[in-house]
Amino acid sequence: MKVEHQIRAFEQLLGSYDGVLPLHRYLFAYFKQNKQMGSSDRRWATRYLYSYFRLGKALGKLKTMERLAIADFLCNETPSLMVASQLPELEASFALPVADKIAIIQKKYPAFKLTDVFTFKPELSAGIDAAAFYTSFFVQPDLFIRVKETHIQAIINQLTAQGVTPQEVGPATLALPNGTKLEQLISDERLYQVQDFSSQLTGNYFEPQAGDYWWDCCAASGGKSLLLHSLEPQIELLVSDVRATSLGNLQERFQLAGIKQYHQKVIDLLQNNDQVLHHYEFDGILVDAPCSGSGTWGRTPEMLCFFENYKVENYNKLQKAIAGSVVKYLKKGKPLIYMTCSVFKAENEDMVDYLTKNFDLKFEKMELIKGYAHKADSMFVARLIKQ
Ligand SMILES: C[S@@+](CC[C@H](N)C(=O)[O-])C[C@H]1O[C@@H](n2cnc3c(N)ncnc32)[C@H](O)[C@@H]1O
Repeated sequence: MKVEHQIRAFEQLLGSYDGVLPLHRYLFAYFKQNKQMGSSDRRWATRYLYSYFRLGKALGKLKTMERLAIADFLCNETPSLMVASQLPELEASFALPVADKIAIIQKKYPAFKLTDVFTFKPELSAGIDAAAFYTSFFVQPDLFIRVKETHIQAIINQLTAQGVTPQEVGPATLALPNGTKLEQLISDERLYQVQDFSSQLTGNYFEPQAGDYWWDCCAASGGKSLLLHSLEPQIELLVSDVRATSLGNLQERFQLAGIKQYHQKVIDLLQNNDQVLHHYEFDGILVDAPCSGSGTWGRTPEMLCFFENYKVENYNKLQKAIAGSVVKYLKKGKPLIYMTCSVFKAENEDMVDYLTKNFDLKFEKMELIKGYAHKADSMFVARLIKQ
């Protein structure tokens, strides 16, 4: 395939994409409409576009194709026509570690700054190694699954027998290359859940007890509820979300996991829900709040180019209203688990500060789970106790 052909496809896509839909959904629809694009065309267009967005705003003054070649060099280990045609002197260095490749680019382009990859104004949460975090954008995160500890060896054997070697990163967690077609490799889909590594680690803060009644009030398709249930199956559970469609997905996942004992409601936490909830008292509440998602942008790097600072403030208002509205349904001495997949202090530590200052909640512990060190998302989790 000629490089001109690849350039045309890339330019058309870049020109038509406006950041409204997540890139993977946009590409899915685009390829469906443009059937003349063969699988190789699609693969290259996808690689180029994702790599391009991973550069964020770095070297913004260069021409698009030169930036694309730099991005493709930084983000991939195998050669491309783009680098061969634009920056042939870099071709021999494709297999080097990312840090070395960055050093090569910095030498060739003194204007290259890591801080231009992630240019957002809100301060990062404490403890984040900014350089390591920015560098992580050049590496595609892994795909993680959570399995029953009793089944982990059987699943490893099944995957290995088919030529895929998973990495065992926890007693119940396997890491696989992104894009692994799990449904074709693991015969029984009841044996695993796709869930990011950091998301799985939030479970260390839940500490449910047998017989407890918990509420997952931003449940979406139930990732945290399934995790909670795997930690303590003897619990009663209320799952709710403002979006009925997500709860539909939750139902399917719960059915697969064999969970039957739960209650489900569509609840908008921005409304007064006393009529529906007045008699409820929970032993634990999970607030996996809507947020910027900045800890997951390694998977959606288009956000480096399309996210706008003001949105953090909007999410913050939502987080305050949502978390604040559920405290009254928590029993004294019991935990509210506040979580985000954000790396911004305003959505994390500042929210803990807000909740402990404005409600009968006492700080117990919190953590920014640094997924960037493990090819995973970054997540924030805090455990606050009702007084
Ligand atoms: C980060 S997601 C939850 C992810 C989920 N807990 C999981 O583990 O996959 C945040 C959820 O909050 C929900 N949400 C947003 N605004 C809400 C509101 N006003 N009331 C209730 N839920 C809301 C969204 O629909 C979204 O599903």
